Amino acid sequence: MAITPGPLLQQVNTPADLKKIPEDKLHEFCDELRQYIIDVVSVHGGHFAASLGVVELTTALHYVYNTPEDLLVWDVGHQAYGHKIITGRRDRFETNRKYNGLSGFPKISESAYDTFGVGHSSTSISAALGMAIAAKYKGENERKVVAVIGDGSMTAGMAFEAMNHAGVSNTDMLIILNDNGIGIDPNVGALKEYLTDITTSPKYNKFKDDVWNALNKLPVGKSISKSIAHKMAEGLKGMLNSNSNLFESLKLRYFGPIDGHNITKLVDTLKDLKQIGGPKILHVITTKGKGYALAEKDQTKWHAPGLFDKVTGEIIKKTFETPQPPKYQDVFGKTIIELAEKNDKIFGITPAMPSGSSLKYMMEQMPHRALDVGICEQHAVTLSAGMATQGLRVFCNVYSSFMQRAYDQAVHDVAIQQLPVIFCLDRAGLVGDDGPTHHGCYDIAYFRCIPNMIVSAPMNESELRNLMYTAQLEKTDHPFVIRYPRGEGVMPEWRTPMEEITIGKGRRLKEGKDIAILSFGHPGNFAAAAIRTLHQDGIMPGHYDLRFAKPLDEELLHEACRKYPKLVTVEDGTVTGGIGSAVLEFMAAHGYKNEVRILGIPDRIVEHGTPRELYRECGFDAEGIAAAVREMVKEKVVVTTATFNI
Ligand SMILES: Cc1ncc(C[n+]2csc(CCOP(=O)(O)OP(=O)(O)O)c2C)c(N)n1
Ligand SMILES: CC(=O)[C@@H](O)[C@H](O)COP(=O)(O)O
Ligand SMILES: [Mg+2]
Repeated sequence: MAITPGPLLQQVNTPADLKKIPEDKLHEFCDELRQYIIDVVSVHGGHFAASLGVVELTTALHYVYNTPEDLLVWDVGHQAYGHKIITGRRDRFETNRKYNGLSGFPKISESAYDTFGVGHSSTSISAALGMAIAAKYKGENERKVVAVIGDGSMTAGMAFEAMNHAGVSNTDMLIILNDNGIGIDPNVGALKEYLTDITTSPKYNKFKDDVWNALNKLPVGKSISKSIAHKMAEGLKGMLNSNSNLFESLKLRYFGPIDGHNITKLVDTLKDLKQIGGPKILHVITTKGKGYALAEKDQTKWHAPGLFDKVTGEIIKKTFETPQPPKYQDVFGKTIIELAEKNDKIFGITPAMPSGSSLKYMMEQMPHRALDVGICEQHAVTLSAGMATQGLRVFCNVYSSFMQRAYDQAVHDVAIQQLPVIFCLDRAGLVGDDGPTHHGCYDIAYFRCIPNMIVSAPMNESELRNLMYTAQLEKTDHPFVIRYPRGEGVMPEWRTPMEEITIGKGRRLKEGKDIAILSFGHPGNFAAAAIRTLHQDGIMPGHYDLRFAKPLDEELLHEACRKYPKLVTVEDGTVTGGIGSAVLEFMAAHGYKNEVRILGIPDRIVEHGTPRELYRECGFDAEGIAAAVREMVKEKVVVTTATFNI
């Protein structure tokens, strides 16, 4: 049964409807919007606390600005649920992040109100500035452009590159800094401290109060005139010593900080700022999780809590009678500690994902040897490279899709100098409901082509541990990539003794006849499940776990090519440039003419859904692999009732 919104929200399908609500009723509207987000996310899942924190800001923006003619750009977009609900998507909001449903992030193809597709952080200022420059060029003088960026996302180099440009751009744009004092995990770094300082400093607060007192002296109900606004802006500038304010130093007019949950103040402020030209920044203070007490208290847990009972706050977890396999990231998080206890050169680095990557365990236990450096993947990689020059063994753990940001650093700062940085690429493959911005599809292809790199993928927990063990050995003198997917592996008893793996050596898992499956990483388990079913139909594929995309196990490939006329490769990366391509390159180099089918992520954007739905769509789940094998051996398809147990 569809979730019923409150009476005011029921009347609002578009920002035009919102504008019909009297200003003194907006706080009621905000309460209803917040409640609706709680109601829907508790039963359908998704990002939670961030959207609750910007309910008032979202409402005020659509109330004051003329969207979609005025352009609103959200950073990351995990906080844009209120925006989606207000902009014509309430009736589909219960499909959020589901297969064929709404995207969990703003997406140009989904709505005219989504001016820019997001998911990765810190792009909003650049994109908004691009739009503002285009508007100016086209003479669209009435068009306003607003970027909304969080304090965590503001720490990335990209945001600073954009502000550096915006400050001298002479464009009319507003940056809203949504400062809730946290990212997914507690924010780190000097910017965080700076923002705390300017928020709590008596000097700033006096300044702020003076400004608002001045505003309040204006005749009630009248918006300020351009000349007053201009004077005020000049006044504000004068009151601030520009050198003492980071943003003013970058030539952005700085306003705030203001209370981001006071809808009246937000509306008034935005109305005023609309009249002030030039590049400017409004510092808004909000509480992540606002309005849901548990989320306010434990903001990391409630960033994206999964399904929960909205009354008790109990997070709903599946229960099992038998021990379940751990998540790969937990195996990483616990294994790095085990290794670091024996090797004092080991360090762990994460760019802003200590909980997601499970490096948090090491950060708690060995705080001087495990660092969160904030949202700055490029810095994380070059920092690791610098540490490696001094003999440290750094496990730089970056989600596969976020590593795309640091490609040049991986090439220029690590590979060319042959520094033995260990890249643990978490969330490799299809991540599921975060969708295309977060799928880790490309890393096999983009790392495989770099000289000096070792590129590996474990098929299970024990393999992950062995690869981590091998990577940190003194004699391993190359950059070493270990990629593994989001979620559980396959081994409930995962704490196996660690042993060295010979670099570039795969494994023969099963002898067969006529056809062999060559898998890379976790999808090897799908292949194993397919083989179990195929056996019931009398088809006996061989199975190799390649383990390394670089260097390839040529001995093993010679064996497979000689023994099996037909080969199927399986990977959870792009078929273009991935391990299947590597096998074809090997075959071409050695004159093999085997029939080959490459299964993996096709050469198109794969949307969101559960991993299982997406594996199926891409044709490399167990059924897909079995079907491909059957087709290749030209057996009549025998439909079995076997279930695939992976
Ligand atoms: C390039 C990149 N790195 C990491 C992430 C993961 N991530 C998503 S939201 C987030 C925290 C963002 O903090 P902030 O901008 O303050 O937003 P808040 O959640 O507090 O609203 C992080 C680290 C990402 N989306 N993109
Ligand atoms: C918005 C964002 O980038 C993160 O919140 C991301 O969704 C986290 O993904 P995991 O749940 O896989 O850690
Ligand atoms: Mg934040």
